Amino acid sequence: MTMTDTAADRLGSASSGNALELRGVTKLFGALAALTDINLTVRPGERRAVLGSNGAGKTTLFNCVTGDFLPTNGSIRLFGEDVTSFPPQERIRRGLRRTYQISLLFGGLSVIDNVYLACRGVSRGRFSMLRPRRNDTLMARAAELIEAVHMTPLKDTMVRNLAYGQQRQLEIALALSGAPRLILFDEPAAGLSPTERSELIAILMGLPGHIGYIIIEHDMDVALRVATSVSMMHNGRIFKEGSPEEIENDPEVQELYLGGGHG
Ligand SMILES: Nc1ncnc2c1ncn2[C@@H]1O[C@H](COP(=O)(O)OP(=O)(O)OP(=O)(O)O)[C@@H](O)[C@H]1O
Repeated sequence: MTMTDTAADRLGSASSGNALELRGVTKLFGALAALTDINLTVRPGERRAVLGSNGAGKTTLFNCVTGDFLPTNGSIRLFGEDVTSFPPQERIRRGLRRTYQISLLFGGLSVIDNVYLACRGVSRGRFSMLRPRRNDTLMARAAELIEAVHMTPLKDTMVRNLAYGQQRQLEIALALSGAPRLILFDEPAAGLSPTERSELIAILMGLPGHIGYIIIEHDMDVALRVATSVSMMHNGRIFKEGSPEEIENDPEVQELYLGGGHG
């Protein structure tokens, strides 16, 4: 591809105004096709659930979007820019965030210190173990993010003393640090109690409208409440897209997923 082609390509995609565009994304692990010809478009501020049974390819899809995996084929555009070969850090700089199923929190630090460090790391693009002088703007931002995940009364609590569900809420605050425009949530409701799930739904629904997200979630009640659109995956392919209502009432989805004993 020539420089001119690339520039024209980027311009064309930018004018489409999408947060994320996957075109023909395939990911092979040896002979195994974890993803086959995935086409996915997410608009700015859109809230998309990606559902599917175990091994459907959901996590691999996230890993390709974040840059942890390079797709075998296909292209990925983030906010109009072709990021297919960009490393994860370059995608983070463009407003992409991700939460993991495993905790990345510092147990020996308070809630506010964890969020402060995340804000500081994103603002500098690197992380220093030296204790810097506190930056008041970043501290104020950290306090805002703690409020956004309903944890202000716990801001001085040591993370190791938080309940599991509270730690998951805090991970959302970390994902909100910097200026995210698209967040990938990896099973945020896993292991939560019914009360914690209700709290999670309220937090996700209360996020600022310009922040879009994609949520992988086995809990259909959570996924269909917090999403405005749904992609159904099976065997590495997206086989259906629709509104939460359309997906919930779709006979093929019910057969394959809802009634199939998966999840
Ligand atoms: N690093 C890897 N090396 C080899 N195979 C992999 C790798 N990662 C995933 N796979 C395979 O790719 C397929 C899709 O896996 P993936 O983890 O993306 O599914 P999933 O939908 O996220 O499943 P789950 O709901 O169980 O997390 C599976 O067959 C899995 O074994």
